[in-house]
Amino acid sequence: MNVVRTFVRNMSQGKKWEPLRKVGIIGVPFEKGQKKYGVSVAPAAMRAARLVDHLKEIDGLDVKDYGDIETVGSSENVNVDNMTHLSSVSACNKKLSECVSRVLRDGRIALTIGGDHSIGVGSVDGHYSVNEDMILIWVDAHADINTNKTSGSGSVHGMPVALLVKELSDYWPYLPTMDWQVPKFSIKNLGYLGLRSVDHYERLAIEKYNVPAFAMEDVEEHGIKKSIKHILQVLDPNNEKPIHVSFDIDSLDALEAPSTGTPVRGGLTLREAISLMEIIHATGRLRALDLVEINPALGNESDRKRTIEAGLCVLRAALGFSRKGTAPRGVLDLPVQTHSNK
Ligand SMILES: NC(=[NH2+])NCCC[C@H](N)C(=O)O
Ligand SMILES: [Mn+2]
Ligand SMILES: [Mn+2]
Repeated sequence: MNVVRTFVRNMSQGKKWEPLRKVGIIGVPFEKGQKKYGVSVAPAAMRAARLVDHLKEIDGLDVKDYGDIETVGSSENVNVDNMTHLSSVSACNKKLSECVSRVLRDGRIALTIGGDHSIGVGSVDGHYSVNEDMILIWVDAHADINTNKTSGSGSVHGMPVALLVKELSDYWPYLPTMDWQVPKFSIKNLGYLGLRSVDHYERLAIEKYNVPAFAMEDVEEHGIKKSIKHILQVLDPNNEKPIHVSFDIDSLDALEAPSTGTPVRGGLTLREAISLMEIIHATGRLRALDLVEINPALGNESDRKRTIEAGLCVLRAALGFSRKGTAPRGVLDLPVQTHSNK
């Protein structure tokens, strides 16, 4: 119903937004944006957990698997201060960007399964090439807006937002191999949700540019629904822009999603994340979704299972699965029992 209303409202404003019932899956088995082994196994682990079947069970959803991005390491040896594996990060993201654009041009929601969060660069870049008016919701315990000067780790998964936004381009040195990626996305179209581990300079950037950022204490105060609705209202008051959600599994509480490289306690419950995604789905404007930082090599079997299941729940909610259940389509009444054999 919401979706229909959104559609009608957009029509009345002359926009032609329709809820997309087609999705394209892209796996990105990449982990060089951080230092722990295992996050590159996530696309295979998600597929083994029947990702495609789970999505196909959603009423009316057309699912196509585009397979994995080739992530063989780049042979170029570039040295940028405090930025590990830049050339590999760059090569992988260039391919991902092209693939996300292709999926969107095929008329599908681009669902990118990472990999670590450095792949947000290619995913958002590819989306921006197709929809320049897109807005970006970064759901994460971390802000991932460090530059190589402000990062404490040197890991690029803490830097993708700073690489993407044009307002911060002057804070970077020249980055060899990254010429393909020109930061054009404006920080004015960015919102954060779930923050609880933000570095000093990251906070400074968020405040300087007035980025709508709902940290966990704000979610605590306003609730998840009002939090996401407020962000959407600030970024897109007329409900007319395509939405990109970059969902880091560590936005969830570490109890809900233990198998991740940089877990932080005190995060979103799975119910909050599902509720958030249901609201995003109901806008009818979700066009790209990343699920990153699931690391099946961390923790025990039960941790791994819980984390993957949480990821599947989040994806299903975003793509239209209803917790209330949906009626079979084209059927007008309940099946009748005739009791003829009594
Ligand atoms: N995508 C992530 N899990 N990022 C964690 C980043 C942690 C820290 N802020 C850093 O810059 O290294
Ligand atoms: Mn992240
Ligand atoms: Mn994170």
